[in-house]
Amino acid sequence: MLSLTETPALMPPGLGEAMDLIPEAFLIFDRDHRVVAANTAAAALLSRSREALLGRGCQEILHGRPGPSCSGPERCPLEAGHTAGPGVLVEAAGGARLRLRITASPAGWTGVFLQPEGHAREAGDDISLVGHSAALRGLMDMVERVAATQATVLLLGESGVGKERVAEYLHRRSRRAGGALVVVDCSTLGESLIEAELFGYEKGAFTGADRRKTGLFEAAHGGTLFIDEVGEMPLALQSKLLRALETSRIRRVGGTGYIDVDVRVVAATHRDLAAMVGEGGFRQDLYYRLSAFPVRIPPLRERPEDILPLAEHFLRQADGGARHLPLEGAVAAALQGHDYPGNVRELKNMVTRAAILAGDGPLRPEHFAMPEADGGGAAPARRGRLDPGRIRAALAACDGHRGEAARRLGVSERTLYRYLRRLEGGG
Ligand SMILES: Nc1ncnc2c1ncn2[C@@H]1O[C@H](COP(=O)(O)OP(=O)(O)OP(=O)(O)O)[C@@H](O)[C@H]1O
Repeated sequence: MLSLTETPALMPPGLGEAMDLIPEAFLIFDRDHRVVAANTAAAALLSRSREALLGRGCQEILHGRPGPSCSGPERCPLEAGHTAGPGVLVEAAGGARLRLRITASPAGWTGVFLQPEGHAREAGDDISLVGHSAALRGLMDMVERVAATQATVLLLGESGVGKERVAEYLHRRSRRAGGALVVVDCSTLGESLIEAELFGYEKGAFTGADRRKTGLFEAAHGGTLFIDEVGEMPLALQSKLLRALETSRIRRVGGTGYIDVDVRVVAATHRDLAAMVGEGGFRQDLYYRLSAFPVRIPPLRERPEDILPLAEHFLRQADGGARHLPLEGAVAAALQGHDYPGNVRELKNMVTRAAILAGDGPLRPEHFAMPEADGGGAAPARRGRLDPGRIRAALAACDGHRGEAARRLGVSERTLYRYLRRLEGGG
């Protein structure tokens, strides 16, 4: 045990707030492994107030056991001082799995970065942005910078370019990473449903509202709300969204009081919002508010250097696909010869399908040919953009089954649904 004289001096007041400059969850422990400072991200991650963390021992905070500091048989990771590489995995209070990166300082303080591990992510996927084109590197740099702020971000890009993926990347690199990432897609919900989903409702607000429902804004409290296809949001709701963004307060449908929400909004669209403003289809004030920080995600055809790294990444994800790596020769050429109207999603579908077709044999260029494009020919045909003719042909080829038609077209079912809505609306 250390004597009082060996305990480092008290941390200066306000240090916890200053630590908010660090976007990751960060704690400082003293020699007795008690918390002397915590930033807001750490408090959010550990679901306690900053004050409630101060003075608590590592035993309680990092190892999920009652008691002041480590006395058990295991060596405390804080003893080890510096960690290299991926850090140490611990099971903290409430069963949360946390990855710790530890930086010891000579004065006796130990700094610990905390990262949540293993929730709400795709299996085996680390939500990195795969690719090494200059365009993608520039994009990642921009996202890293904006992630550290609270700014509303607008992601612009064609269908399947990775808007949702970038939103998740941004969330995970923000100080909200410990909170939820809540996704809402305006293109698949009708007007009344979007409102009920986003803002929730009180019991009796409308016929069928037989109980109170919490909205997605509330569900994203302390985290990020990703509003996909914000251009499809009806005008009446746009003003409600603007109000929520400006006041950080929402009102449930049928409710009288306001509820404070601490939510960062990331919106996305494949539409030209400025043109929509000109045509009266999108509110100008909301457009300005959302486009405070626009980020364009270039289509895959503008960054062909990313095709092979992405294809290899998807092969690694595909069952047994990794044995086809590295991609070279005719297979690599076939992949690079496509124009990918469905962008990264199309590439992913194509590669996953090819790995299945190859079975136990080697991967060949013809495995990348989609059935409706070439009827089984030797090389993948270059395909055009999604147009009504191609969509109708694909739907006809699979008896109107939308999921199957979307797969054939190399787009998501959501995207196909959107195109159909536009076609039906004559737009
Ligand atoms: N850079 C990337 N690295 C790894 N995977 C990616 C990358 N970009 C996209 N993906 C993957 O490609 C698929 C399509 O991406 P995503 O759903 O994010 O696109 P989107 O632009 O949101 O599409 P939509 O407009 O249809 O909503 C997803 O499975 C996603 O994980």
